[in-house]
Amino acid sequence: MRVVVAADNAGVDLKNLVRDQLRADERVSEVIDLGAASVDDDTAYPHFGLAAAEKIANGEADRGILVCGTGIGMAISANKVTGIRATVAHDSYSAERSIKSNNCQIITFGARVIGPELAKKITHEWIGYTFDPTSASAAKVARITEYETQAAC
Ligand SMILES: O=C(CO)[C@H](O)COP(=O)(O)O
Repeated sequence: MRVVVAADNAGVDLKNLVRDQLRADERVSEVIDLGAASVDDDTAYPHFGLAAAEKIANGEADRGILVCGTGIGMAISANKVTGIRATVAHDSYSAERSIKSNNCQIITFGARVIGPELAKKITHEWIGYTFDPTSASAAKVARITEYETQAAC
């Protein structure tokens, strides 16, 4: 699995922790870090969120973890990219369902909301989940994709 990570300056320290954990995880073949590189980079969160989501939409990554102050701005930004499903996930159950129910490619964390150990635990668990395209959830997700496709015409 190829995972893209990104954060604004509010989330850079947590992003780096998660990135390093992912790099040590044998289930992850590649980790793409789009920045920010340091807290001194004041590039606003949509630039990172959109760029990361485009990596997935373009097929250059499979999943993403995005971090800002709350996780909300990153989720909103990523969801603007066609085909992307992103959500804040600050608990284990939501992270699990974001894959199994919603086939989300991206979860987001708020560095001002979640502690580093919980974020790392959720990340570890999240890597292990897969969406079942034969599940009852598949038709529900397909309806979202159908709407998105029609809206683009
Ligand atoms: O959390 C953020 C966006 O959701 C971001 O890190 C801070 O945004 P701001 O409150 O607009 O500065």
